[in-house]
Amino acid sequence: MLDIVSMENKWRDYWKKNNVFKFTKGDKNFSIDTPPPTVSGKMHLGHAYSYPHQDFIARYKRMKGYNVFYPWGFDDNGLPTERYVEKTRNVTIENTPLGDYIEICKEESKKAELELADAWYSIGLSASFNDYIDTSSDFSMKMSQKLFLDLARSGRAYRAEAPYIRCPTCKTAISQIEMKDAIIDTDLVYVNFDGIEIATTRPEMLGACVAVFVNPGDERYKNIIGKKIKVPLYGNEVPVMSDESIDMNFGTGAEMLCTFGDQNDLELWRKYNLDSRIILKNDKLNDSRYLDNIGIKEARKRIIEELKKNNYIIKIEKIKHSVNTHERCGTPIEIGISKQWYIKDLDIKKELLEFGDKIEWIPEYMKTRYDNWVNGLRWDWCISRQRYFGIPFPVWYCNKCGTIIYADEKDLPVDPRLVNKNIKCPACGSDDVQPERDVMDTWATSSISPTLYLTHINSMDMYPMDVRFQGHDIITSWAFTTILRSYLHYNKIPWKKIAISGNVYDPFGQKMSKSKGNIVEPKDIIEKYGADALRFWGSTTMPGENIKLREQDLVRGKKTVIKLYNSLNLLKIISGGKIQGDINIIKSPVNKWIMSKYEKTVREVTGYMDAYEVMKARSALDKFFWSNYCDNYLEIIKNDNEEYRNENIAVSYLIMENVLKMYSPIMPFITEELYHEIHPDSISIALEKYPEYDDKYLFNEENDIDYIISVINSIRALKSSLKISMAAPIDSLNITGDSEKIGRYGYIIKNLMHINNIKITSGENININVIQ
Ligand SMILES: Nc1ncnc2c1ncn2[C@@H]1O[C@H](COP(=O)(O)OP(=O)(O)OP(=O)(O)O)[C@@H](O)[C@H]1O
Repeated sequence: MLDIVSMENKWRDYWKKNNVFKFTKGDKNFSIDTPPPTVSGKMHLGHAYSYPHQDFIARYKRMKGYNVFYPWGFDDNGLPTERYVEKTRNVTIENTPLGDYIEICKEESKKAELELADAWYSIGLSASFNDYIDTSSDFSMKMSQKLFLDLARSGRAYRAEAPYIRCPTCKTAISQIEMKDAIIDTDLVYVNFDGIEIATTRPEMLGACVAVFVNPGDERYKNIIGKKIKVPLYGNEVPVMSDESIDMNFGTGAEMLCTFGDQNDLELWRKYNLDSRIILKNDKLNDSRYLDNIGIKEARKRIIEELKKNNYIIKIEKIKHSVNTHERCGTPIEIGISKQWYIKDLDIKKELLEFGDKIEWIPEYMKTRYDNWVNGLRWDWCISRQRYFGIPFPVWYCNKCGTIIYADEKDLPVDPRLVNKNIKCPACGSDDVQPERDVMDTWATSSISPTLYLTHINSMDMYPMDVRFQGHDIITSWAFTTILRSYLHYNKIPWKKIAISGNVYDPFGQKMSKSKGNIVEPKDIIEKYGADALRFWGSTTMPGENIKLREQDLVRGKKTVIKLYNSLNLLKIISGGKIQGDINIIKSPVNKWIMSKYEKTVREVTGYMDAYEVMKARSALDKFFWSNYCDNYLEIIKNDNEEYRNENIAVSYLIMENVLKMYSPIMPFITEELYHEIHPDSISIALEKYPEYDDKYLFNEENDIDYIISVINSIRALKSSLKISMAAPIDSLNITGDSEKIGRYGYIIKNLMHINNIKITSGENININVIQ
């Protein structure tokens, strides 16, 4: 009996011990830009589904003779890791000195990485786990800071005091990349604005109102455009202006513009160069009148009370409203003004779209998401975060003359927050300097993953990499920022192809995600069905398709494992454990038939694997293996004429080992086990050569035997309708059909179906009946 769990454990240990998947650079390399998972929780079924997609191709390419560079990494700097560490170690920046806080984050993420690496390795990935990189290491910090300095020197990275997107919960700037639309329940407050009714969801921002906007086509307000009206409570006068973007059907069709109530306010403010009245800073409102440094909710309550008291409120409606939120915590974002670091990208949309066109997208339709994103960019990329565990900016500011002081490249990596000695302003010579306290957005480092991976092995000559694998959930973040950085630093695409996986959803239709906590860990499934079966499930969708866990796929996967095991055992019985014979000249029609089918399967499977269509490759292989090879071929040779014995053994083993090879990228454990039974001296099936299509083995007999198989299937149907076993003998059978073929190959039918006599009648259709 096959003990799947111990068998898989054995090969996990073996691969690791023998460093089977070590990359050695050669003439024919293939490189993969692996997604470094964030260190923010446990590995889950989403990963167990999408990471095998890379591994299928890595293993396939290795067998096709490539030196496969399949690196491993962890993204362990930034907000997700901070949150994870704060929870696990019960620390906060408020109760821990910065240096200690960073050390604790490093210590805890290292510990988590070792566990995560084990979890990822358990699904049989052939990546370089022994030598992984992490984005908070000195190496990554040095590279990230160096590339930042390059951008700063060329003016691509700049610091500016400007409106920025802020998450009030995470208390940091975020970028457009991290925003998500959400529908929230809120109050729509109708206010009497100097005789005009205005509806707003942000009454607390009244003190920041600098204009009222209407649609130029709105007859109701035609006469007041260009006039000034008084803001209730505050009494200041603001202009009434018009813009096509105003939705006549929302509220009363007249809107107040505040600096800044939302992104539309910001855009109109920019477009018409309006005044600013900033009352919201770092999530507190202060208007020196009604609001004294208080939070948003409280401020809203207070202003509504004041408006009510002064009879300005007409009505309040409960509505569902679409807002921008921070994707990580779901909090509606705010727009403030402060100094942040940006990477300028709004001016190069055309170039970024062209770069997208140069990359092959699998599936192709996923490119639309990238194109839409680039077309819809409205902000330069804000890369500073008011957080702590991240790559620090290698920057100080001179307190005397305001010069930005950049670190010397030879001093990288550097954390200016912790090292402040011997820094002098190059402009005025003052040593009165202060460090930049912000850290970089985590995408600012993961976006240079091809550089990190290739520099790590000293092989930037392999740039661009061959392929990036990732989920569609991060096209607008990871894929976009990587293409952007690659354009800015090298004017090259980062990879030739990008292969996009779908997402695994929880039963409530939400993407499974570490930080959301709605996860199922793969370990119980591996215990019950095996990692091969789990990977099989990963091969049941087309590229980019979303999926839920389907138990029937795990069952099918496990059945395939057992079927492979049983077939080899049957072969051992048929051959008496001795592999003999050769396939140079094939005589048996059945062997000619199976060889033709086999060659066509090799051609089909290879074509699909080359196109990254693993699901179609596996289906073609399943069909050949289950139906042609097991149900028919092995059954026929079990009872075949003695004269073909050696040839049968040679052909059946040849096909068996090549079937194992073709299954091995998908199910590496069982195929390794069985291949070693046939070839105990092999280091690994993963390092063997993938079968090559050879038209020498295509024979005309294929069609004849196909016909005989149809006759056999009709006899099987008859036996089952008579409720007799397939092995039960039948004395005499009348077969109507192609008498020439049935006559020539009748011995196959008789042997396989245990029939003593066959009477043949000519006829167009196959018809079977027992002669009593
Ligand atoms: N539910 C999922 N289904 C399929 N792939 C996923 C899923 N979640 C993450 N991935 C993929 O795994 C890779 C690493 O993702 P990551 O570590 O960010 O996972 P995550 O669970 O989304 O984490 P977090 O919640 O911290 O964002 C990415 O390529 C991502 O697309």
